[in-house]
Amino acid sequence: MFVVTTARVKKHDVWSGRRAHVCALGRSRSRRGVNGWRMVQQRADAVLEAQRAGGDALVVAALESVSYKVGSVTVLENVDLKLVEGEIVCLLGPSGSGKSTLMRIVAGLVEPSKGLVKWHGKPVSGGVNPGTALVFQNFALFPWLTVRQNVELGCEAQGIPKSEREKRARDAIDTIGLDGYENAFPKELSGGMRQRVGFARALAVQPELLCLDEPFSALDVLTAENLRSELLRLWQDKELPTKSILMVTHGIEEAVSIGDRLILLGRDPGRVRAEITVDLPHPRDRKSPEFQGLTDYVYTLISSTDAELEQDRLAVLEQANKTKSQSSFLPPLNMMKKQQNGKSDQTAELRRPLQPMNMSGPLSVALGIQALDPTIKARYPSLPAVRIGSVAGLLLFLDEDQAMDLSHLGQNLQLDVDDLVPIVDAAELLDLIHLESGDVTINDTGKRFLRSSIDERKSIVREGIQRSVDAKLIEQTMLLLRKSRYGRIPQELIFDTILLKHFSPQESRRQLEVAIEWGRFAELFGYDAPSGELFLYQSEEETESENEPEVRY
Ligand SMILES: Nc1ncnc2c1ncn2[C@@H]1O[C@H](COP(=O)(O)OP(=O)(O)OP(=O)(O)O)[C@@H](O)[C@H]1O
Repeated sequence: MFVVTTARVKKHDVWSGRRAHVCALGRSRSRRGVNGWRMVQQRADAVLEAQRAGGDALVVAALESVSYKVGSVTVLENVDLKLVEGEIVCLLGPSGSGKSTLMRIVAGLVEPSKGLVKWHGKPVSGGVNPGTALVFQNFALFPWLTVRQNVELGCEAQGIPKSEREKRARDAIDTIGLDGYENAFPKELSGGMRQRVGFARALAVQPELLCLDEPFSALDVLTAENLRSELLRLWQDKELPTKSILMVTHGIEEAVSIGDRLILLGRDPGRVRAEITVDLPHPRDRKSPEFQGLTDYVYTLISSTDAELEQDRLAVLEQANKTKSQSSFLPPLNMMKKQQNGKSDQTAELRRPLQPMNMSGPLSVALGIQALDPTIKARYPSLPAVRIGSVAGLLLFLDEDQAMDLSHLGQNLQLDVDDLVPIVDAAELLDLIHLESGDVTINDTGKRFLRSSIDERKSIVREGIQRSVDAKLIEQTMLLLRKSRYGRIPQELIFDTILLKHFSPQESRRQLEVAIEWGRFAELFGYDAPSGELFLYQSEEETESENEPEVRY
């Protein structure tokens, strides 16, 4: 895995001071000047060196592909991950990018279809990794067991003797501040207290690696903040019986406030797009320019296209080739793979032919690297899963005269990136905004949309859909409807003949819902809920042409 990022940091220069370690190239190189760039590169070198040399590797995963069933959609592809002692690593990325799957693989709950996971240098296989413990978003407590019994469960599963597990449960309950609640049942507890039980149960196992799957997202903001800061304090004071933490999160701010390393995944298929090392001192001040600069930076990264990331990666390689430090850019996990293959040429990776990347595409698609290798089937464009009303809402928050960056837009709308990105995607797909380098500008059509009546808005959306190549699903639905004898088709036809060929069942359902919502709004077709059928509006039926093109999936 390369440490690759683009460097289009705005407002605050996160490169100055001890803030972020990343390889930064591209446009910002000229802004910082060659010396500035060298400094950043040297720091990035140092970090990569430290990661490789320092700390005992707890986990090393080199995953070629992961899917849940043979022949089903690939969830993760070519993902490398290394976790060392003493670090908190956050996995960030859109829904479906495989964050939880990657965590489950590390925990031994899912086996990669092709690839290898090593725990302290030994291959993990055959079930749960006993060195890990998981904390789930939904607490996953047994309602008929008391707090103490729930906390003891993990130890029981590991066959730890009764007296020892009672002691561990007592210690964990004490550490996590649950004393006095040992005999309470989950239903007597608030959400925050229930999640404390989740934490205590994981800690009682004394895991070397604590795996947290969105542990704060089901809690209200204040409870989440409280528990988050307590966890961090325990970690810093070395009161947790754990050597490293891996956390899945949707919140950029949460990741920047906790993580030592942030790994950004893209989707379709899930893969690593970028990695950022954060060394802001704890406790991190969310209002500080450094913190906000870094948060901004991650937003910018997320809004970068694959082409931009790839360009940076190429530039990093080129620069590394010119300097003596080239070996420090070799990703340790790729080295591991090479050694396993019996190849010891450590510079081979640098000379590896690079895959051409998708040059364009909406923002969320940009989160998944898409190769244009002709042997790989082109991916079917997915519709951003948002309602048109949200797009209209976004337009209201944009300044008519100047660009707004995604970070500030997210703050204004109080949205996490995972919720903001598809809305921006949808607005771009409908040609209502202009998006460049993480900056959003409302365009003339967007301004017209805001001033229009509902009927005019519908026609603007209709035109946007008809012009966009990314609205292929709606276009194909229209073709099927026009071809059908009565201008009606069951929704299952779209589901089975188009969607399931390109998406997982869950994503297929989501895509169908979005297509129906957009098609209805734009009055392209209607939906009859009782029969589950889609139908053409009268005017469409009347204009049906004999010369329609063939439907191709
Ligand atoms: N047990 C399973 N069986 C089949 N498919 C699964 C299973 N678990 C996850 N998937 C699929 O794998 C893909 C990745 O899911 P995963 O939960 O790992 O992603 P994620 O990035 O954690 O998503 P989210 O942020 O929404 O939790 C999704 O398409 C999901 O539908």
